[in-house]
Amino acid sequence: MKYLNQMEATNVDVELFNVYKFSVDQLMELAGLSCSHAVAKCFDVCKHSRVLVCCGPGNNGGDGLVCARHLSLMGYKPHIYYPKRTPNVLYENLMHQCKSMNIPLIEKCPEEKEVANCFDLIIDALFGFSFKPPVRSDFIPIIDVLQKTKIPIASVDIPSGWHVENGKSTDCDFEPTLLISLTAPKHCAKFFKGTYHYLGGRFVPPSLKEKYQLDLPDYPGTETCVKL
Ligand SMILES: NC(=O)C1=CN([C@@H]2O[C@H](COP(=O)(O)OP(=O)(O)OC[C@H]3O[C@@H](n4cnc5c(N)ncnc54)[C@H](O)[C@@H]3O)[C@@H](O)[C@H]2O)[C@H](O)CC1
Ligand SMILES: [K+]
Repeated sequence: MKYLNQMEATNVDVELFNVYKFSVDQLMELAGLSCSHAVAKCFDVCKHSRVLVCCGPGNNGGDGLVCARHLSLMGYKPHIYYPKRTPNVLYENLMHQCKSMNIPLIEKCPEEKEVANCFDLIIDALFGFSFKPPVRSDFIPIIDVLQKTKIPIASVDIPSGWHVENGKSTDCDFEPTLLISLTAPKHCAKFFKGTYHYLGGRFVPPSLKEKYQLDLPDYPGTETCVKL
């Protein structure tokens, strides 16, 4: 299977926007929807209804907001932790939609104990393929929770804090139970040892797939994600 490095992931992204004329909203909706579907396949709503969705300042965080909304529509009870909000109409609208659906927002970084008592699953949408280590101070408390928690984690695109190409580091070596690679897996996914690896983001035009030789499995039928 083809794995992308950070530069290739960025180039594919830029090409989707500039050459194929997709808007961020379009791709983010499909990316976040596919994440919610992969989560629902791996974590039964009856056993994992209480979900903490951790969102970062970039598009990975946006995928998390979309995922939270779809999880709510599917009967899960998401809460959002979104410590650093980028002032941008796209994210403001996504937050407005979540608020309108009565999805609670957690203002303070929850303690690991509180997470264990109040949640059954964490969605990690803090950083994606643009992450540059080391984790900056604002995000250390939540990364610490991911490092210590015993409840399952579902990571969107990249396990946050992992190097996009080299994977785990001494600062950040948590293992998500589910990894949803978007568009194509990045190099760090080779080091993933969790239970479920899915591919999502079913929006890649065949000509782009060919250009980057994205040798990826076909999505079955109408599915938005596929197990790798
Ligand atoms: N083509 C696709 O597959 C699509 C993927 N999507 C998602 O978008 C992310 C990539 O989004 P991007 O906005 O480029 O960046 P990130 O979300 O990864 O993060 C940037 C954000 O994080 C800050 N940051 C970077 N390094 C650090 C650090 N060490 N400490 C703290 N903060 C850091 C940076 O300043 C930015 O604010 C991709 O992974 C997918 O999830 C799209 O949704 C659809 C198209
Ligand atoms: K992530």
